[in-house]
Amino acid sequence: MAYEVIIPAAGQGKRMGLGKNKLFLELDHLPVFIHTLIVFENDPNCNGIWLVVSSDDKKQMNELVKKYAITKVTALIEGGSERQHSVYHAVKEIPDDTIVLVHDAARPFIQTDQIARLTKVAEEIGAAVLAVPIKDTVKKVDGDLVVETVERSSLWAIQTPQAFRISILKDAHEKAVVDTYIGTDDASLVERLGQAVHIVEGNYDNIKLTTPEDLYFAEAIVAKRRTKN
Ligand SMILES: Nc1ccn([C@@H]2O[C@H](COP(=O)(O)OP(=O)(O)OP(=O)(O)O)[C@@H](O)[C@H]2O)c(=O)n1
Ligand SMILES: C[C@](O)(CO)[C@H](O)COP(=O)(O)O
Repeated sequence: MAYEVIIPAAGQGKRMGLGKNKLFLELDHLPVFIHTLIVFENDPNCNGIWLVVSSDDKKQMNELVKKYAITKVTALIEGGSERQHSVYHAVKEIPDDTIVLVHDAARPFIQTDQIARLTKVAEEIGAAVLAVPIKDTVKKVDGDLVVETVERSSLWAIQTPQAFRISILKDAHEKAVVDTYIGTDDASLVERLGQAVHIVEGNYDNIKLTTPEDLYFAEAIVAKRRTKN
């Protein structure tokens, strides 16, 4: 199933603590966000990449996109103050009658078999997200006191890509603007429409590089995949 992909890359990487965008960090001699873009560049089902960048990073990101010949980048879109705003700036540009994926640039370990399973469900149902079952016990807390232990069997850690019929995603973002609602993922906006969102089980190594500790895991994944190739 052919699709377009929005890659939000306009964050500041504050929790990584580098003083610069974490997406320029090099993993196995390539910037993090280039690893992510290469997956979609090499996927024959990907018809276009919409890269969302901050004004500060635009020149450097554009140079790197050209250096690594990411030819499917359709446009560099100006980011916003929140991830949701960045995504919406791109959503407005996507052609109708398309399946659109939204995938964090900070998740470089996505693989095409997972993308294929996800887009198939989104084509059939309208909305789908990659996710993995939670492994830790989760509790609601008030201050430093436990309020409630949440039943774990129904809890999933939601990842990206998240895949949608573009009409559904456009409606969801437009409603969020009207309601001044900010969600932490795109699926939460789609859920607010009353649209069913399907879970597609992914892999635990589809991590988001957020804090320095994530880099240890990232190096291990790179090493594991290098031995497999
Ligand atoms: N205003 C924003 C915020 C985030 N992102 C992107 O959304 C993805 C997930 O966001 P996150 O991991 O939180 O990245 P940052 O916002 O950069 O991290 P931090 O919150 O630590 O600053 C990243 O690829 C990030 O570049 C974006 O495009 N626009
Ligand atoms: C979209 C996401 O990656 C799903 O897990 C996550 O919500 C992004 O959160 P962030 O704080 O914007 O990184």
